[in-house]
Amino acid sequence: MVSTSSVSGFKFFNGLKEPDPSTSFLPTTISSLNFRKSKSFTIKCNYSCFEVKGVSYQPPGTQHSLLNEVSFSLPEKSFGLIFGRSGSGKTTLLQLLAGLSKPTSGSICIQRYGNDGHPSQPPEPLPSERVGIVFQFPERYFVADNVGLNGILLDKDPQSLSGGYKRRLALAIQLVQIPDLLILDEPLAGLDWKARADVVKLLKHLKKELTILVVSHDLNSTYATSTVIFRELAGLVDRSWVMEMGGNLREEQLPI
Ligand SMILES: Nc1ncnc2c1ncn2[C@@H]1O[C@H](COP(=O)(O)OP(=O)(O)OP(=O)(O)O)[C@@H](O)[C@H]1O
Repeated sequence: MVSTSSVSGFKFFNGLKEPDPSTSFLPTTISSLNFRKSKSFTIKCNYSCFEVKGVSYQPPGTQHSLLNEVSFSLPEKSFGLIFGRSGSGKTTLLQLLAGLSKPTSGSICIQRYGNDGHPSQPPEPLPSERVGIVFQFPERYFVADNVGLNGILLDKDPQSLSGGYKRRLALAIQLVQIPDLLILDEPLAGLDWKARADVVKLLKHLKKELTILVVSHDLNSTYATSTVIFRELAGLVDRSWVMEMGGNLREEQLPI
């Protein structure tokens, strides 16, 4: 998942422009990413939308679907949040979006629209290499033995970083490829209030350039914690959905 070359590629960004003072709360390397001037980033003149249509998933060798006709869409440079109880199918959906499994039926596409609001061309499948994903416990995917974050020694063991910095390192690794869709699984879970505030500010900054989908739990047993996290993210969220048990997704306001 996270390769040594990804981490080396990450060092490449250390030399980019000085961070904008308004984003100086960011780890220097992340705040240095200059998307507009990046050669590999093109600003699309027409509106495009990430669209999931009628996606169902039945794992090979099993008899029941974990996802049932899941459909939703997220316009570019907007922020979506999917919440739901444990076991409802959120991780299964993430894995499909990231290309780690294939839907049994349905499609995951990018649809471009013209100025008249109509599709300007047929939908294009979303290539898995255009999706960045930061898992809830990113350190499980660190395979290199050094970091490369500005402000942190190059030879620092990534496993020795704080939870907040592990999250930021995982995010930075995904940002190297400038994904069309950035997926974050529980980006605030397990962080203290300061680290959560930093991550929220970072997401606000990234939303200007990327389409972001966050997956978050909504457990009755930790309802208070979920509410705090939802409130912290609420200012960023453009669209939200609840994943109901049995893998049924429907649009729903955040429960705050
Ligand atoms: N390969 C599989 N084969 C059979 N069942 C599976 C498989 N993977 C997941 N499941 C089941 O599918 C359901 C949804 O799991 P999933 O991990 O997607 O839920 P989740 O909403 O992400 O839960 P959590 O919030 O606890 O991470 C669960 O009942 C799980 O046991």
